[in-house]
Amino acid sequence: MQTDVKPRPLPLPPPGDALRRLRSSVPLVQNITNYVAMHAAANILLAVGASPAMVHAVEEAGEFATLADALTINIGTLSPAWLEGMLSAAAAACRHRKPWVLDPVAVGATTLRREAAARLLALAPTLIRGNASEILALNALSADASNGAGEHTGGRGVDATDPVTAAEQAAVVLARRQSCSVAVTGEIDFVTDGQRAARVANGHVLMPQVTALGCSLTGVCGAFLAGGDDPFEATVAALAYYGLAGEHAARGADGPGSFLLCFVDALAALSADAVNADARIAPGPVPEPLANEPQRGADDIEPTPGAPAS
Ligand SMILES: Nc1ncnc2c1ncn2[C@@H]1O[C@H](COP(=O)(O)OP(=O)(O)O)[C@@H](O)[C@H]1O
Ligand SMILES: Cc1ncsc1CCOP(=O)(O)O
Ligand SMILES: [Mg+2]
Repeated sequence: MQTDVKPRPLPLPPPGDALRRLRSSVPLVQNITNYVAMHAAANILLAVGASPAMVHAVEEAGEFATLADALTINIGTLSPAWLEGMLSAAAAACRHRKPWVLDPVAVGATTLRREAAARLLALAPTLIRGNASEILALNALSADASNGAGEHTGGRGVDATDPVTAAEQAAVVLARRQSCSVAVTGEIDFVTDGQRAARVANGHVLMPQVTALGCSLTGVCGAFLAGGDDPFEATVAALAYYGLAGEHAARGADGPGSFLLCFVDALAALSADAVNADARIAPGPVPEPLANEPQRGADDIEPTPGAPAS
């Protein structure tokens, strides 16, 4: 494991600029996601400004991945047949240097999920996006595969039972071991590429009350990665935009049901300038023992440096 890495220069670029680029390019995003999320994720990607395609059969998933601008793979309703499609698509994305995102839903729960995740990890995801329990479990199985070490944690099915802060160090270790970016989502999201870290405070408590919003976020991260931007910066931008849309949606929602409708509308309505003005992103530090800076908490998060005033 690498331990002598110095953080790269921060602050991060204005996140709304990444949204502007996405909307002008309308990226084609292939999603192999679960039965629960497929419909919501496709509508959410359309609202963001991307072109979603749900293509999973082993007979075509790899071929389609060569056409798509990005691929996302989510193991939420896994089966052996779907796993073959996932492996084929990830291998094609890897060969053709297309960005691809892994969402390790409930990876700690069963042997099928653990074995599938280990095989997918070997195909070099660009980004791993999950909740804290999933990132802890994925890091543990990744460590087991390489040296027999690592802690284990479960989650409660698809839901997190750990706070984001409990998974930050695991995320950094996983990012370094896999040479990728890792996003841990929850009340305050954490993103790292093993050298840099950022926390994103945008979001709303109704978001985890609606199923498939995490899975759909994985699709949105794929859309932000599709243009070839730096994956760490693109992921931070995606999370800030998504969380801010949640804040806007909550103003018009009466509960989880109407929240979903308001959320899709808010994603479509949010301007790049509004994202630049209202993103709450705190760059760094990389957690111990990989750097010795003090931790910053949620109260320290201010608007993104360099963002234009609203
Ligand atoms: N308590 C919370 N407060 C605000 N936003 C949250 C909260 N929990 C989750 N979110 C947001 O909900 C979205 C989905 O994340 P999460 O619920 O962690 O994913 P998953 O559904 O995969 O467990 C993210 O944008 C995240 O920031
Ligand atoms: C309920 C459920 N069961 C299997 S996948 C899934 C959806 C999980 O969605 P999310 O991870 O976005 O909450
Ligand atoms: Mg999830």
